[in-house]
Amino acid sequence: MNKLSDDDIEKKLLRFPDWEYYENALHGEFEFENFKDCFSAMSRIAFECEALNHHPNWSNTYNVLTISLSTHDADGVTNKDFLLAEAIENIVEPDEE
Ligand SMILES: C[C@H](O)[C@H](O)[C@H]1CNC2=NC(N)=NC(=O)C2=N1
Repeated sequence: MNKLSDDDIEKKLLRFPDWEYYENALHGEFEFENFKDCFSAMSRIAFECEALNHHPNWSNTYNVLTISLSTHDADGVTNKDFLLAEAIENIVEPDEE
């Protein structure tokens, strides 16, 4: 999978307002009601990761989930990262488009 250019990434990010691009990766931070809701979302995301064979760098502090997406093989952001970002959006923000 080819690394996307900065311009392509910024264009694609217009559809992903919860995400920012810096340090060669997409970054998102999501807050939930409590730890249980946060960890439940993480479990669901984990299944999507396995299905896509693509995995985030992430951390969790109580009700906050912090995620970075990049493609190690390409040393940058690829379409796979956007596919996973979309899957994550569908889990954490199911009512938004
Ligand atoms: C062997 C396996 O296909 C690779 O290690 C996959 C797994 N998950 C991955 N996840 C991410 N984020 N980047 C990768 O390059 C990557 N590569």
